[in-house]
Amino acid sequence: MKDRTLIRWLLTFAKPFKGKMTLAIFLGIISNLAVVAIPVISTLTLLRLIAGTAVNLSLILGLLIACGILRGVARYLEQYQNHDIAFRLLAHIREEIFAALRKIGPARLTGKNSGDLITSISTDVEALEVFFAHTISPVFIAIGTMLVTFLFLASYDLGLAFLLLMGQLLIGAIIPFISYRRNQQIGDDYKTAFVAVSQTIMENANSIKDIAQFQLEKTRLTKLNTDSRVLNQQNRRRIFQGNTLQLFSEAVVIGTTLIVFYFGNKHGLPTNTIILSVVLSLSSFGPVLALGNLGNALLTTFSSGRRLYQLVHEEPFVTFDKNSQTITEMEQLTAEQLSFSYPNQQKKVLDQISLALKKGQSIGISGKSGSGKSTLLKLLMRYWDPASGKITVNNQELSQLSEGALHQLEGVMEQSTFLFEDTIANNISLKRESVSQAAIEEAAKAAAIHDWIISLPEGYQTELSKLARGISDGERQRIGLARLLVYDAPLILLDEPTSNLDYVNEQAILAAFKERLQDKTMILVSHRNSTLKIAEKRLHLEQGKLSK
Ligand SMILES: Nc1ncnc2c1ncn2[C@@H]1O[C@H](COP(=O)(O)OP(=O)(O)OP(=O)(O)O)[C@@H](O)[C@H]1O
Repeated sequence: MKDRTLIRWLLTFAKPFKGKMTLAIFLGIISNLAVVAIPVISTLTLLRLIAGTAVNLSLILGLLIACGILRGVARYLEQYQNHDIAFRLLAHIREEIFAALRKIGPARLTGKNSGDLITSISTDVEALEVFFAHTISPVFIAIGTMLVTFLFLASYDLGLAFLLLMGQLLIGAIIPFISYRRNQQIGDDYKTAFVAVSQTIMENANSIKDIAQFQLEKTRLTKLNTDSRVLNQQNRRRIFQGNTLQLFSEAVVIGTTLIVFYFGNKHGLPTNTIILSVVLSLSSFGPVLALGNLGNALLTTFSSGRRLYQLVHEEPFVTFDKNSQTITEMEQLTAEQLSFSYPNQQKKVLDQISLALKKGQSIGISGKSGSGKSTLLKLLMRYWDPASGKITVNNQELSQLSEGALHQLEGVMEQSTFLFEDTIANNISLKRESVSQAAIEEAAKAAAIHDWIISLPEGYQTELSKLARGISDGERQRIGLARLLVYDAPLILLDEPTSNLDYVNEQAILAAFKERLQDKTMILVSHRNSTLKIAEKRLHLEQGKLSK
């Protein structure tokens, strides 16, 4: 991916802040000129004193103090503006990332590793701060400052002014550009190593029980050490590269000053002009040195930017119609001749499958592990679209429904239930205000979890994160079932809803389901015969085909 494309994309975020940025640039130029003005005014005064010209020292002192104050205030305001812009932009970009994650959908997200995603959402976004706070306006600030110092020195001698400008361009543009081009890989390698460490830490944290059970401490520690060592090496390369660049830039400052001095002498310019240009040369490189260091900082920033760009521009497997009507009543669900293979795979997971369900009917699907039961449900949820065939609801194709309409139509429970760091009540109601406490409790009773909830000191208001003894898989599953009952969608899709429950709880829940979900249309996938019994019709999935 071209850097130009990336920069253009990043700049689109900054567009609404044009006004604030212009102000920051103006303040930055003022602040830099104030810094340059102090030695220049002092030198001019000294030269006048040496020449025996009368000087109003109080005025000069006042001017110098004013420059100092101006520098401080302007610099503070410039930094404030730039960081204010940068952090607002980062917040906005985070929203964009979450919107993109929603858009690319669960099908693509399941193919990503969590370390990668966490890095994108956290450190990659933060790395863009360098671009927004330390790149855009500093470039213009440096140009503005260079222009004024050039014009000022040109009023004494054009040749010297050009020499100074050359040195500034070398440090501010040419060296960082070459360094960035030559070392672009360093940024990407560093990011890859960073993601690997994040991934290992996440895996270690998530598998802590397995690590203890299978005595994997040594292996996992070795992996973490190896990944960390690679990260350290990459970081060292990055820092070494940055230091080399800085050293080189500072050598150019001294070199430019010496050349200015030599050129002035060689051309027999007035001593005052030579002294002034040497002072100007030593004092005016601040803003370009800041740009010079960017060459290094941007290595990781652009690497992060590229990763975010790719994430945001990833094509979802399915796109939703934006303006469809919601379906509140499910009259009929049909699947006709559905065939499906996962992307880049030959194997047909589903091969010309058809089924039809009328309102209130239910189908239970059995089949060996890996036979494609969950895949069928995922097609009904539109994680993917079938390669051929179609799914219709009330004679309308599923692909014509908006995402919102689809989610309102379907109440889904997959094999594992995600619980939020919130109260049990909110985990059941998902904070929808229309759900009353009575409805929450009724659903919890039906899901055979009410008694457990009220046994807790704070009952339904118990924060899940505060449960010292954790929560069992069965309890988690029953909270998920209560959530599903409260959601009250017309079409229910259940993927192994009782897999973590003992026989007693399974039977209690199934009885409640039979009663509560009488008027619902339901597709249920399970290995358990006892669970499949609640469905009116049974089908078996094998080698991609559905049979009775
Ligand atoms: N995202 C994916 N990409 C590629 N292949 C996949 C993906 N998800 C599932 N598969 C494969 O598709 C096949 C069907 O998987 P599916 O999860 O639908 O089976 P299942 O019948 O629900 O299994 P189980 O009863 O174990 O949950 C399996 O061979 C599985 O490895």
